[in-house]
Amino acid sequence: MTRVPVDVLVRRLEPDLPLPSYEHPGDAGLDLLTAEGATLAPGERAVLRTGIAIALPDGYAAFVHPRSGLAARCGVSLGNAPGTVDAGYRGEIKVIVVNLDPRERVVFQRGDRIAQLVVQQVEKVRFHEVAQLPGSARAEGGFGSTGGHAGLSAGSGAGGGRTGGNGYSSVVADREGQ
Ligand SMILES: O=c1ccn([C@H]2C[C@H](O)[C@@H](COP(=O)(O)OP(=O)(O)OP(=O)(O)O)O2)c(=O)[nH]1
Repeated sequence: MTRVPVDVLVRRLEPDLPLPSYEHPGDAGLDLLTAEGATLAPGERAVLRTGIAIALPDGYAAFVHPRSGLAARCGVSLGNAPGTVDAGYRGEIKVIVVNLDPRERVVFQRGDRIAQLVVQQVEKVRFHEVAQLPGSARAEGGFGSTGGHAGLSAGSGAGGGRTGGNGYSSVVADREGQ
């Protein structure tokens, strides 16, 4: 069954760049282009403008996903994958690209396809606080509880806590709005 596309208002902030489009029928994501060039050293990240702003209908959100080819060939991912574009956001969509390759730099030119935008319906929830949740087969078994790999050893899995890197300081900064 062919579904009717959802109408989305779009502003083109860079008139010479084409609008994002689906490469093939059946693709889930519209390719996003960068409006600016950038060179990323190994481990470096950048926030790149896409030259578009959209107004999604209420009840929808758009998710900025990495492109698999860029990830496989160049080690390019997104710092916040997937990025969430709220229905109420009217600013320019930006992409937080990160070069995860340990050795090679990555060069982006204006107009390159750097990510893909997946538009989805999203539900709003209303919380009902309870003392006990209904039972389930998984119960409280968190990630790794069905057996996994050696890396999921005691102290680094479902119990939470630090799993490395600089997580602590950056979370404090976010809490303080920095
Ligand atoms: O990859 C992304 C992710 C987000 N946004 C825009 C749209 C989104 O509606 C807004 C806020 O994003 P988010 O809520 O993820 O960021 P936050 O750091 O939680 O911001 P805030 O405190 O403003 O909610 O930034 C982008 O342009 N690209």
